[in-house]
Amino acid sequence: MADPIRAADVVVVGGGSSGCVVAARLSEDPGRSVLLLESGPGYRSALDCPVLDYRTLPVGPGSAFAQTYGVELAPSVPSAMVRGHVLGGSGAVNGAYFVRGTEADFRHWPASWSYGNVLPTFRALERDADFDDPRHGTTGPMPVRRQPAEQLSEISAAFRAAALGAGHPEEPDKNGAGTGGIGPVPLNVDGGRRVSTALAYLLPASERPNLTIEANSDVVRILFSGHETVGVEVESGGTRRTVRAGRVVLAAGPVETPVLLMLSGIGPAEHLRDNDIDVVLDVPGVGTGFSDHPEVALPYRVRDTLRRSDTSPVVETVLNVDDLEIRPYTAPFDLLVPGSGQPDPVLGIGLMVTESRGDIRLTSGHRRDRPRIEYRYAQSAADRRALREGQAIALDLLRSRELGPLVRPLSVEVSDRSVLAHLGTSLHLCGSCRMGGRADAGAVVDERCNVRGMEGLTIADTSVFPVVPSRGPHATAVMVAERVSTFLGE
Ligand SMILES: Cc1cc2nc3c(=O)[nH]c(=O)nc-3n(C[C@H](O)[C@H](O)[C@H](O)COP(=O)(O)OP(=O)(O)OC[C@H]3O[C@@H](n4cnc5c(N)ncnc54)[C@H](O)[C@@H]3O)c2cc1C
Repeated sequence: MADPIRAADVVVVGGGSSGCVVAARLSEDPGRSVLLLESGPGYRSALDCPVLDYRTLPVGPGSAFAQTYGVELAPSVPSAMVRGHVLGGSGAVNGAYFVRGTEADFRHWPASWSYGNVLPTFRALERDADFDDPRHGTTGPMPVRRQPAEQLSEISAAFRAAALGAGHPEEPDKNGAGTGGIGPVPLNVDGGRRVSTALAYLLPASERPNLTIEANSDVVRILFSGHETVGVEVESGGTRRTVRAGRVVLAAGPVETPVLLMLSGIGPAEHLRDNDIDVVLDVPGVGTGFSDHPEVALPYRVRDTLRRSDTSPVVETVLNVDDLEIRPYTAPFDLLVPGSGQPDPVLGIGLMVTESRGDIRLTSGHRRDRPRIEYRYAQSAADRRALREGQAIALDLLRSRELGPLVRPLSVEVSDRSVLAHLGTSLHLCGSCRMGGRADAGAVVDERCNVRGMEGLTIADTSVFPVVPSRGPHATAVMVAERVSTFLGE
């Protein structure tokens, strides 16, 4: 085996949804050497990829492709949260729901990220099989398709009929104007496989002589000389080595990116000192003020049996109403996430625009110790009201003329108590190192995603989102990675 590489022009930390895009795009220039370091397992081709089945989420107990974190969703509501830990990252183990952030979402981003400015990138990254119009692309790396109505699982078809019966509008294209309603989920599925950015971007580039991909390689520290980034320290196969780099692009995801920054001396100074870490740069925004989507489950029993289509993904049709997204999962979580211990099917009630903001903090200065993650869900009266409204809408749908004969709700309570009892998270954590202008004291990166106050350090993952979009973040993560790659190539 060749000696592991010890220097590269660019080191990309994390081969997840964003990192695979950045490594592939930056290595298009044959004069630039790129090293991608992924701490999870890898594979050399789609044939070897162990996570192709888009009908399940391979993140249950003992999964080799996920990392689990203990979290606090709300005071006295402990829970667990997972992240993908495999080439392709969370996008390799997710629900394959591939919906863009809406026009309204980008009003919360710096002006250079307005919807008008990001739309060309959304178009260029996709290969939409269903729509060919000025909003859509048909030649990009990421395949997008929707489940045809005749192939829907029985629960999805009945849910759709119930939503239409209740007067909700139809929304045939969730990547369109973002007006809301009931409609099919755009899916990054092709040929019966979940197509992560590892498959769509990275593997096709993997033969380039200037691109090196190392899996099972955990970056433990970023190295600096003063305020200049000079490389990383990486652990693989039980040994540590230093890799020198002109630029480091952090794409370790919204949990590990801020953790790695803090362990390397960039973060809230007092917190770093409390953990015996030498401060390189005091950046209060690192790990501070992240957002995600609280999700309340409404469990139900099926009166007889309901057919799940052979081609049904985890969720294939959703209802967006105001700030809520109601999801009829196509099977009980015990089937979707083997070993999850949740035998009853549920409607998921996601609050897609939320006032809750959480923090990620170290519990020690050691890489092996997991961080403390506090979400502070359902703390504002407005969020609690919205979640209760979601419960009421979902309950009405379960009791409707279309769904009522098929299912029986297991919880009929609409209350704050019931919200907390059934509280979960959509696993859409974003904004733990957010971008913003100079006037924003909580911003970590500038509009080009370079860490303020440091040379040669860029973040390209969902950490930099100013706030979680009102749709799942995966499509937006790919867009951000594409744009950051363009900035770095200029
Ligand atoms: C189970 C699950 C289901 C989801 N379903 C959906 C969905 O259907 N639709 C949707 O829009 N969103 C979904 N999401 C969210 C979405 O997948 C993520 O927001 C997105 O993939 C995040 O991309 P990222 O690049 O920020 O991070 P990730 O894709 O998580 O990538 C981070 C990568 O960095 C690696 N890494 C971490 N630390 C280090 C280190 N120190 N050294 C080297 N490598 C490191 C990790 O192993 C990982 O591969 C889901 C998430 C999960 C976990």
